[in-house]
Parts: sequence; C-alpha cells; structure tokens
Amino acid sequence: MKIAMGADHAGFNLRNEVKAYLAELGHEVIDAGTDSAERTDYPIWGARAAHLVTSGECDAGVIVCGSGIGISIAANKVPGARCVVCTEPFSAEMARRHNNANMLAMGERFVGVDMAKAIVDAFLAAEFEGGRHAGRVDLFGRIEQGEQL
Ligand SMILES: O=C(CO)[C@H](O)[C@H](O)COP(=O)(O)O
Repeated sequence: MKIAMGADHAGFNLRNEVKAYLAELGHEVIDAGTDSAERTDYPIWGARAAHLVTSGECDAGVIVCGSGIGISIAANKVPGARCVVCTEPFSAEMARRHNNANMLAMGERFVGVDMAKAIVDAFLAAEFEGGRHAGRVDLFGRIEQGEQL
C-alpha cells in the first residue's frame, strides 16, 4: 500500500519508528513531515497527510502527535478523511471494519513502539465490511456537504 504519514514534534520519534516498520513490511510511505523534532503545530501535518489520502495519492494515512487527538481532529477537517485515534489494536480493527477509516492517529506520549506496530498491523489487516455499515459511512459525506441529518 501507499501510506501517507505526518507528525508534529511530539510524534516525530514514533512516526520515524512506524515509518521504518511500514517500509520493512513493503509499504511505500509518503511523508508529509514534519522533518525535525522542533516544536511545530500539529494541524499542519494532519491536514497535509489527509490531503494525500483524500486526493487518492495514498491508500491510507498514519499520523502521530503527542496524544493523537489534535492531529486526528485536523485530519478529520479535510473532507473525505476518516481518521481514528487508537491506543490498542481492536479499535483500529473495528475502525476499518465498521467505519471504513482511512487514517490512523496515535499518540507518542500514549503508546510505545511495539503497541504502535500492533495497532498499525490491525489497522492495515482489517477490511471494511460494507453492508449495513456502508450507508452510515455515506452519511459522513452528507454531513460534510452541510446536510442536517
Ligand atoms: O498531542 C498533541 C495535540 O493533541 C500535541 O502533540 C501536543 O499538544 C504538543 O504539546 P507541546 O507543544 O507541549 O509539546
């Protein structure tokens, strides 16, 4: 798969670890930055990674900040992004199976490297189930269009 990545300063180290892991697994990583551990603003990197996914350039995204929260909020402001913060693998699996999540966010201050790898494995292995879940995911798009459900 082609995977977009992004991180702020607080997610920089974990992003690098996960990036190397994804490459080991044979995935192609497009890194939206940041490029150093210098303090920066996570919305920039979440949005840049999200645009790589929603444009179709990448198949999925993995983004990291201190908690995973802020960068996921930023990513979810980009129409078409469905980003979830996960601290354990089962949430990552369910986010794919039921919610068709296309981006995973994690917090370097919350999860260690081994847990992050397990979360990524679960996220990438799971597939959207469609069926009754498809209509619900379609509603996300209608909300983005400004529709009041
Ligand atoms: O987790 C985050 C956003 O949700 C950021 O990484 C965190 O807020 C950065 O904090 P600081 O500037 O104190 O390093």
